[in-house]
Amino acid sequence: MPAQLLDGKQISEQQIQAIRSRVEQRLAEGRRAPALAVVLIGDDPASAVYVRNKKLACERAGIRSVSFEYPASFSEAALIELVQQLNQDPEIDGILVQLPLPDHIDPELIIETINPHKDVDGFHPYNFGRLALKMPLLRPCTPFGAMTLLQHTGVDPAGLDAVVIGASNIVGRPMALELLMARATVTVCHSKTRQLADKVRSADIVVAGVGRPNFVQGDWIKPGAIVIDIGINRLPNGRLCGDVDFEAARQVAGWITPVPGGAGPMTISTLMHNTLEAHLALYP
Ligand SMILES: Nc1nc2c(c(=O)[nH]1)N[C@@H](CN(C=O)c1ccc(C(=O)N[C@@H](CCC(=O)O)C(=O)O)cc1)CN2
Ligand SMILES: [Mg+2]
Repeated sequence: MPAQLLDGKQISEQQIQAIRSRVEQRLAEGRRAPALAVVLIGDDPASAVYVRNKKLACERAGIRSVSFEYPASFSEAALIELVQQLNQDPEIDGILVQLPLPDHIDPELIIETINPHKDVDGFHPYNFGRLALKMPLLRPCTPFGAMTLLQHTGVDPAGLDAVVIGASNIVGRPMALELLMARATVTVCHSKTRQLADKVRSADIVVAGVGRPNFVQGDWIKPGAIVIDIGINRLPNGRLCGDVDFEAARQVAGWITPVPGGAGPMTISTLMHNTLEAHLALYP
């Protein structure tokens, strides 16, 4: 029997509608809407799409978005000043600086400048450290969204073997911390990992985030496994595909996310969730 689909589009829409209800309830009590500052530097076309989708999600969630868009020539010093102003602004609850930044801007420096309580991406070392210590506050959106998908399977990760492919700061590392917090036994694989296929074959949960189209083969998947594909790769024909060979893997897996329509939309609805959380923490 082919795998059940983890429909990120539908689940993210449910999440956004739940946020909207909460926001409307607060508005009825005379409070202001949560507000997200959306910062985009440069003209990377994929970033422009993601930022547009984030602003549209804000509209659907009842969150006010405030846009700051500058050309690639915008200086690092000017960006630091902008972030510092947003940190001080009592009308702003969350600050999102879209990545990647142009080469002359140090992303770590910018992330560390964001007030951790407004760091709705969960990338600041303060938030990352809290996740590592099982005291999460604002959690990186893609892995947190993947955990929401996992929750929708009804399967408790405790004691299961999870393999995370990719060790990036945005996806693989925080994903491993999320799964560890859920008490899975976690193996993190990366470009130096040996016998990768064997490691994946032993996994009850596979999370792939390497950015290589159809990299994970169907015969690497353990029958019944939960497969969460975080890769978003654009093929020469313009179509999107994930890191997992979807058609082959879905014949074996128990649950699988599609690309598009899986982890991607969850990243955006989780950003809405984090923005509401940041707002509630600042204005209970
Ligand atoms: N500041 C951040 N920068 C980046 C993040 C992030 O979480 N914060 N993650 C990625 C990009 N990203 C969000 O910014 C993101 C990528 C993809 C999707 C998505 O919904 N993808 C769709 C397909 C969209 C398309 O047609 O291209 C899908 O998978 O269905 C959302 C968010 C790097 N930068
Ligand atoms: Mg750079």
